[in-house]
Amino acid sequence: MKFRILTLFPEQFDSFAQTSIIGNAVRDGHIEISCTQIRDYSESKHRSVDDAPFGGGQGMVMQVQPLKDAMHSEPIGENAKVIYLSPRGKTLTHDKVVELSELAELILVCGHYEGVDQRFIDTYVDEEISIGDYVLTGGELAAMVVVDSVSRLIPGVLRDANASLDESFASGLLEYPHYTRPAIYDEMEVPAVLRSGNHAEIEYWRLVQALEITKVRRPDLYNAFMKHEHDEKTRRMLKKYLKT
Ligand SMILES: NC(=O)c1ccc(NC2CCCC2)nc1
Repeated sequence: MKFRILTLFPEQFDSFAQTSIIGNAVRDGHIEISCTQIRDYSESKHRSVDDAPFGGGQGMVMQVQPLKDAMHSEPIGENAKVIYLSPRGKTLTHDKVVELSELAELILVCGHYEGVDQRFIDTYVDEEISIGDYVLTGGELAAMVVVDSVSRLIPGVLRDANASLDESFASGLLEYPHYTRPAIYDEMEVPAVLRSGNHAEIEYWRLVQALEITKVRRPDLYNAFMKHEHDEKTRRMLKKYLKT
């Protein structure tokens, strides 16, 4: 997967692209992250990329020309999708992340100021995506969220492949609680079942915890999960759970 980031602040991605899981994925060649500095493609003096909004109002708008030329500074792959990060976009979900992870190339356009000229969006952007209902100073943090969540689904990026399946959302439920050593800390003891070695009981305990947490915090996910088909083992555990 190749991520191309169009941004005014490429330096913001330096440590992100070198650190931890993402850094290893880049080093191992599972993903590529290349930033294009939009300002390098400004044709105006003082390398400006924005101008006042037609119709008046406060703030500035990013102009089409620098964005267009930054976009064409590298060939746009066949199986590439151009995404503009903005609060107006459809909110990112696990299903969308799965869909994006199957592409060969993602071009992520990071806006600043009040946004970008609509003619750029109409001509080049395939999809507007939001990471949540709040406003950020620029699209860069949202772009990193897309890169991080999509990269985790690229084969080879996570050591233990089904780790990403156990995670929240992949199973359709919020995650069960996690514990590690020591078994007792500040008089707080790890639930005994987790140290019993009884894998069936442990699996059941984890499912119940996930169901309970999801029922309280995300009843929408809980109801959807209860409507879905499940494998025989899960069905059996659900039957037992619903009897309690
Ligand atoms: N919720 C989001 O995903 C999001 C994305 C971009 C942004 N701000 C950018 C967009 C245009 C100018 C700054 N704010 C919020």
